[in-house]
Amino acid sequence: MAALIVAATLLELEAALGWTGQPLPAGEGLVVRLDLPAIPGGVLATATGIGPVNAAFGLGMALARHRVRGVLNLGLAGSFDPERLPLGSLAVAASETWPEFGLYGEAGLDPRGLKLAQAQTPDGPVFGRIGLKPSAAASAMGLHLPGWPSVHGLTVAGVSGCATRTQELRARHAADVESMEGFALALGCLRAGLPFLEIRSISNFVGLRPPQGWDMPLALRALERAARTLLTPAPVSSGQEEMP
Ligand SMILES: O=C(O)c1cccc(C(=O)CC[C@H]2O[C@@H](n3cnc4c(=O)[nH]cnc43)[C@H](O)[C@@H]2O)c1
Repeated sequence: MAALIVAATLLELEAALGWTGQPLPAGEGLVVRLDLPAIPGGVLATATGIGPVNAAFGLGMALARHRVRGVLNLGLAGSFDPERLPLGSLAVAASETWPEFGLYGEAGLDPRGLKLAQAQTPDGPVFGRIGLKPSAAASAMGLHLPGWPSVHGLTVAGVSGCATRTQELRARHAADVESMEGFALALGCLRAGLPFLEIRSISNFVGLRPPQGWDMPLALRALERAARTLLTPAPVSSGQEEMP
């Protein structure tokens, strides 16, 4: 079975996978198969369109039509932490949060206020936050995951465009990066029982408007670097290093 690579946009998918020289989807929602010698079963690739609704729909459609062994999400993100996560750096999501789930009261949002969970899992119910297992997911898909920084991802439908919103989200959720699809894909994979790995390339600092604090070309080049690394077999140790 193939690993499914999901990006929000065709731009991100082409930046990540153009180097393979293989045909990529001609439009959002289309799924193509790439034969990559290093990845047993090859990979499927699709672009869902931006935002959590498109991401959930696109993933659902792809999973309804194809059996896959896991999902790799490659995309851009904003950084809440310019020192640790500068423009063009890569990050691995260790958790995903959706800050809109729950009941809004005078004290703000209570994720458990509805007393209804988004999903039931062997680890318990989900209330707007999902813990991820990046190393296990990479192994399950035969991907080479190096030591990129581990981050807490926040998924929004409305991009943070001012300092007030940015500071509020950062303080409330201790997030490191902001994207528009991560949580939707993580929840979809959780419900489908599939390993999920999310790699984000930093295109901007959260809260700043382009062009200030943005470098899309740099981030798209980093996305290619991420894909090349992930889809290259891990170096095999000769064992000689351990000889006395
Ligand atoms: O604000 C703009 O004018 C603007 C111009 C170009 C692109 C955008 C995006 O929001 C790209 C959204 C796309 O990339 C991810 N992304 C990148 N940075 C962020 C962010 O700071 N907050 C949320 N999402 C971000 C996102 O996953 C989308 O797929 C905006």
